[in-house]
Amino acid sequence: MQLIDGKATAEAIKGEIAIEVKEILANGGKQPHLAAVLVGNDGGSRTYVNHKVKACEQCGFKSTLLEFEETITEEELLAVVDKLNKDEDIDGFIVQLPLPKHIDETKVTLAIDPAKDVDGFHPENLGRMMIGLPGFLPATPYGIVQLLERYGIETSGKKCVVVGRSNIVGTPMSLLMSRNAKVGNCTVTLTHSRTADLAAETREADILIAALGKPEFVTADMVKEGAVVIDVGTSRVKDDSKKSGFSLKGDVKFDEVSPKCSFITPVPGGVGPMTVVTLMRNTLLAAKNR
Ligand SMILES: Nc1nc(=O)c2c([nH]1)NC[C@@H]1CN(c3ccc(C(=O)N[C@@H](CCC(=O)O)C(=O)O)cc3)C=[N+]21
Repeated sequence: MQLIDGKATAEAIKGEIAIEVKEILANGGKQPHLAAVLVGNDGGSRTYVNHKVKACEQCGFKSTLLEFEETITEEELLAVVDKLNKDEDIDGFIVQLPLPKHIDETKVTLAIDPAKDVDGFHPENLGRMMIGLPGFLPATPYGIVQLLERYGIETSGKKCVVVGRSNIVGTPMSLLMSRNAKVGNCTVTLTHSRTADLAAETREADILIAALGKPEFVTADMVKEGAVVIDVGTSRVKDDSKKSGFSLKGDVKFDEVSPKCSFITPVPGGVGPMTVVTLMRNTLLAAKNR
């Protein structure tokens, strides 16, 4: 069993991005600028946004964090998005999800200028991905692709099973794995809560990608011997033995699954840091495009 070290890979990529940024600045170019919008006080969201701000520093980007009370109206938030769309200095921005229930997430996502949509959530970018046009790839799926690539994991002709069909992970992930690309060419099965016999499907997987958001859902009996297992989950589970009062749990029961795997990503230190670094890569691309 080999551990896929997302944290180390992300550090390496940030180093590469920082070198590129230095070159841009040395040639009189503009410093890439990422903005993040955070609404409310969700602990998880705050942690991720802080990771993003820190990653900007490491890459040599400018970053702006815009924070709003949970009581912000949809209209006010849409006005913030409009302002960011028009701001000449900002190359890309994200609106951290989830948003409070009184705000329509789809409406907000649609309002973001696709050229600044470094999360890759806008239908224009998702559509471009589908037909192989250049655009912003969604951060988590693209982060996983980069991990598979950097670890030299063969995907062509393999069976890939994705668990979970979210707009931001499961669905785009299944598309990327089936594309004709260096990492791709898999036969993909996209499974979800209505799949008739989930364990029978996951046991067929050469590459299993768990993205359903249920802590420790995938158990050893669901995994084929020698499989590559990618764990996208980051659930905060109450844990009184921790100073913070919680521990971070993946969608995979790591201790019992890992001995069966050829490769596996841990939580933390697997997919999460790659999501953040992919956002940095997309921001650099956005800056270059402008
Ligand atoms: N507009 C938007 N874009 C997102 O990309 C987005 C979002 N909303 N909402 C929430 C999810 C979740 N997400 C994570 C990012 C980093 C880690 C990460 O770095 N995790 C660390 C540990 C983090 C910790 O210390 O708690 C790790 O797994 O090692 C995890 C999860 C991005 N998301």
